[in-house]
Order: sequence, then C-alpha cells, then structure tokens
Amino acid sequence: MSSPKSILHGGIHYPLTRALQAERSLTKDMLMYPMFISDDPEALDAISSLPGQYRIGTNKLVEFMNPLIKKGLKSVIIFGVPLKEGVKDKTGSRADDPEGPTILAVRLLRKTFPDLFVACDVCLCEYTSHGHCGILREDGTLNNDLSNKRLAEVAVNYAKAGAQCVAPSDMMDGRIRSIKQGLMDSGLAHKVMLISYSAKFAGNWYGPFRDAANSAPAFGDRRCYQLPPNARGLARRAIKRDMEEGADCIMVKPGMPYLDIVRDAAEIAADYPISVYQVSGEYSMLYHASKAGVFDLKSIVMETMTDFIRAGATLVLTYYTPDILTWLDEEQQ
Ligand SMILES: NCC(=O)CCC(=O)O
Ligand SMILES: [Zn+2]
Ligand SMILES: [Zn+2]
Repeated sequence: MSSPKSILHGGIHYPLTRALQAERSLTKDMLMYPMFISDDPEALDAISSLPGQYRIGTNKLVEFMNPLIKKGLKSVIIFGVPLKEGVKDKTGSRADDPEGPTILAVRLLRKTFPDLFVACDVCLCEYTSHGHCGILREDGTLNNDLSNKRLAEVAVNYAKAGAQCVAPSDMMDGRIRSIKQGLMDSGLAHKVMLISYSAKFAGNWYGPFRDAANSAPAFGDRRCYQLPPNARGLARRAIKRDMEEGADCIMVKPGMPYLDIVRDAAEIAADYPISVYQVSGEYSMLYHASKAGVFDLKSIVMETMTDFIRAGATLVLTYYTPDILTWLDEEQQ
C-alpha cells in the first residue's frame, strides 16, 4: 500500500481553514451593478432576455434604488437606453443629451445618494442609427479619429453631469488617450476614474444585452473592433496600450470564459485595479440553468465570484449584484 508523501487535506478540513486558503474574498465594495435607464421616465420594463432586470425610467429610479442602497450597494454603471423614435442618428449625437436618460440618471443618483459611486458606460451604439460603436465612413468602416473626438465629448459631458467614473466600451484605437485628455482639458481628470474595457472580446455572450439596450448593429458585426476570442496576445497588447494611454483601471469582458485574460491583466497591470464584467449571456445562462435544476443559483453565482477574485479581479460588474448583496448578508449570520 502506498501512502501519499504529503497530506493537503489537513489544511482544508474546516470551514475556517478553507476560508484561509483564499488570497482575498468578496466584499460589497467589489461589486458594480450595471443598470439600464430608459428614456421613458415612467418605465419599469422587465427585460425578458435578462430575467429579474429592468429598463428603469428616471421617475422610478429612486424607489428602485432605495432597497439596494439599504443592502449596501456601493456602485452602479449606467447604460442609457433610448427607445423613442428619431433619437438615433449617424453620429450618436444624443448620447450626451442633457435631457437624455444617462445624464438625467447621473444627476438624480448623485443628488439622492451622495455615497453611491456612479459610473457611466461610454459608447455610441445605443445612439447610432447603424448601431455600431463609433462613427462610420462612407464605406461603412469606422472613422477612428472622429469617433474618438465624439467619445471624449460624451465622456466629459457625463463627468460634468457628476459621473465619478467613465468606462468606454466602444473599442476605438486611442480612445483612452482622447478621453483622458478631454477630462484633463476640462479640469475633471482628478475626480473621474477612467476604466478601460481593454480586453473586450467579440462573440456570442452579449445577446441579451443588445436586446436590453436596443443596441444591436443594423448590419455587420463588431469583429473589426472587438477582440477575436482566440486573441490572448492582442488582449495583452491592448492592456499595455491602455495603461500607457492613461487608464486608471483595466477591464476584461466577458468574465467566466476569459479568466486566463483576467489573470494576464492582473499580472500585466499589477499596480492597477482589475475589473471583470460578467455579461448578459453569463447571467442568463446561470439563471436558466438554475431554473432547470442544473445548479443552485446562489451557490453557482458565488462560486463564479470566487473564481473572478482568484483570477485577479478587484471589481466585478454583474447583474447579480442585488442578489449577491443579500447573499453576503446571509453569510455573515
Ligand atoms: N458595453 C457593455 C456591454 O456590451 C454589456 C454586455 C453584456 O452585458 O452582455
Ligand atoms: Zn457599443
Ligand atoms: Zn471588417
């Protein structure tokens, strides 16, 4: 009979000794809740592709937020969703409409919940008639320079409205530099965190979001500006480039299928906070699998959080944030 040379089990027999194996564990500060703000002020529309999530109008927002703030919600990221006719145009000119959903929501949240950290996603796809994330040339390809100018304007206007963080998800080359410069020129750079969706991969994981945000491209796809799923090297280059251009935090997106990239980001950007976005497809997949009896929802979602943190994330964007806040409280008891 052979006996093992060492016994690892001795280190993990008790809940406490298992907990001690973690380098870090999840706290409420590490969760950022993505929220969809409708341009219908009275909206509280359930999003069928994201069960449990809503498109919320500004007149319904405070009531919606109150219980979340009580549970310890620390931060949100806002996605404006224009549903009215005639809002979309070729250049996304309504993205920073002072009466548009994003800016109205930022103002309201900052005024009502002074301790909440309010981030804005910065992109044009919700506001362009073609549904692409930047401004296009005649031939349908992206006009990178014009897009960057416009994205910087939008980001600065969100910051002027009170956003404490802007997170460009458009994937134009050079947008981090352009937005950072815009924030510096307007005297806001010292109080606005710039999170770069540095490693945002194209693919199938965003389906429910496009329905939620009404932002599916009218033609083509986003493979010419988001990263190919096979491109670890390109992701590493994008992370380095965005650090160089002035990002304050690096994001990897989607989350669960890209933990290797989260680890790469944590190593390449070792002195930066690292965020990971558990996207709509991940949310829905876990939701429906749990409904089908494959998983216990709480156990599987909390396991994915552990996975993100082990891989190196310090901030997790997830639609499960409200549930996780409740689950974290349950675990305290
Ligand atoms: N720019 C933000 C997204 O694309 C979100 C993706 C998702 O939740 O599927
Ligand atoms: Zn976009
Ligand atoms: Zn192409």
